[in-house]
Amino acid sequence: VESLLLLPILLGFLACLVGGLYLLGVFRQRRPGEPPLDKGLIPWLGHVLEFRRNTLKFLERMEKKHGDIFTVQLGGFYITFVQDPFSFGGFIKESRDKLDARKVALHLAHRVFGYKAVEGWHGILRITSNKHLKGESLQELTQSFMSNLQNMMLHNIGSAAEDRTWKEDGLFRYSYNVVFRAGYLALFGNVPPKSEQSEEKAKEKDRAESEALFHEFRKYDQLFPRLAYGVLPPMEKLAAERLKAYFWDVLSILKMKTKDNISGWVWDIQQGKEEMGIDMSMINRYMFVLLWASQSNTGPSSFWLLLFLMKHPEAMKAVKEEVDKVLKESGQEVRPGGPMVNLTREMLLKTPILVDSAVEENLRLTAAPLLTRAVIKDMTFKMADGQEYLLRKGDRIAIFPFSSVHHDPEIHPEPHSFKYDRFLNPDGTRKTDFYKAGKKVKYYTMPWGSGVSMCPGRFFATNELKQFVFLMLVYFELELINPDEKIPETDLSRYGFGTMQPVRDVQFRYRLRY
Ligand code: HEM
Repeated sequence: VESLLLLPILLGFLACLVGGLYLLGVFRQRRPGEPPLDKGLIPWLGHVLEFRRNTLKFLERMEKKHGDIFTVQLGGFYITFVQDPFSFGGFIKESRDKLDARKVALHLAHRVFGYKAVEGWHGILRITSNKHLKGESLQELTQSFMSNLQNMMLHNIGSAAEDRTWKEDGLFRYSYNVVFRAGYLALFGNVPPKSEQSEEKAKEKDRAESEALFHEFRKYDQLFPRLAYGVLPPMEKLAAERLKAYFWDVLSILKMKTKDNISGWVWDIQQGKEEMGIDMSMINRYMFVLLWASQSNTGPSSFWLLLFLMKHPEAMKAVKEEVDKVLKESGQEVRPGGPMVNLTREMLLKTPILVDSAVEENLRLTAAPLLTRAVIKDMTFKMADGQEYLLRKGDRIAIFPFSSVHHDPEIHPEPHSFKYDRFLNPDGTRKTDFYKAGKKVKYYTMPWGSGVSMCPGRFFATNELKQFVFLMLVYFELELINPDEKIPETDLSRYGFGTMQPVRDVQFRYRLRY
């Protein structure tokens, strides 16, 4: 009788075990027509540890083993990677009912920012970004970034000719700090001068508030990769929760409505969401998503750009000449005690070496986003060579252009070197012809992603980088404390999240040029 009683328990246990193993992906097999499957040795986790340790190396290893397309198991997901840039079209252009970018973005936004979207939220982002982050209307934001940037850069410098003492700082800390604060103020608004206060007092408040915000932002920034992978230890998880609450409060609608000069972009998104009847606390959370999207890449990118220029004297010389020429042609000059430089959008359009080449080359070397789509229904994926592969509903598909394009020596010879004129034709126009195996490559650099989820801030971000470098070069003399210091390695745990960061800072000094 006893063994009869035990039987259902045993069967139940077995069913749970088999169900568990099924959920862990132990029984998944490659079906005919599917890409090569590599589950890795650890159930459910699969290759995630190696992937996190060094995404670039892992994908190179998989490509050698399996070829241009393969499916790997990563922390409960089966992700198919396409490594052949000629086949990216099928990924980028596929309709949303088959491959969906938003589902993946929302999963991350919820895990990392505690933000839950409602139907229609993305429409607001798209419309508002088209209206405020492009073309003519970018003028306003560019102007606002410019004045905030000068407030951050020049306030502690002095203006008399005799006050040309060197100031020393970490180049990463300095660039990220200055660009973050100016970008934040340009988008989220300034402290308004009170009637009895001078404008200088309001500027001082802007500096103090943005400094505090940057300090907290960097703490979150450092937790970010592990937060996104869901592997933060409890103490740090708690710290992340506290930081989130801090940002939701500082960026809350109530606080923001006391500001002057809020950008049209942030204002319209906020209004649009309020009109949709979205809960206030959720809008506050979304403001942190926007702060993150707009500020986490540009600061690190400006650091790399300035460092590459400082480490490559021929590039620095070419860029400096261009900057001085554009300034001269605008009828302006930098003088001790003179007016601040007014760098307009038109001036920024006249810098082919700076924009079309040095900036693009900088992003090729340091922007490493992982572009992922959810597979919404069973479908066929066609490679450029005509080969077709079956993809399963519920899986994901991804491309990592940093490995498959940015570092392909056939597309970009000597891919690890910074060549400021890589994206420049001999006649000074922008170079767009790049080849692999004798065929023209359409997607030859992809720092902004592509298709429906392509970065809507790319024009503004490019302007920010240009304005930062432009002002640094017209106002200051710059030197590395140790000119022989090597360019630092990048922190590999950030692969997949946008612009890479250095493992250590590089000391530099600067002083007024005139
Ligand atoms: C160097 C600076 C920047 C880099 C390298 C960068 C890169 C990217 C990348 C790779 C994506 C995801 C694309 C995808 O998944 O297909 C993205 C998304 C986004 N970026 Fe940027 N970005 C930068 C600056 C900015 C700035 C300045 C803003 C705002 C003013 C901004 C706003 C956004 C937003 C809102 C999204 C989400 C788009 C969506 O969900 O449709 N970014 N960015």
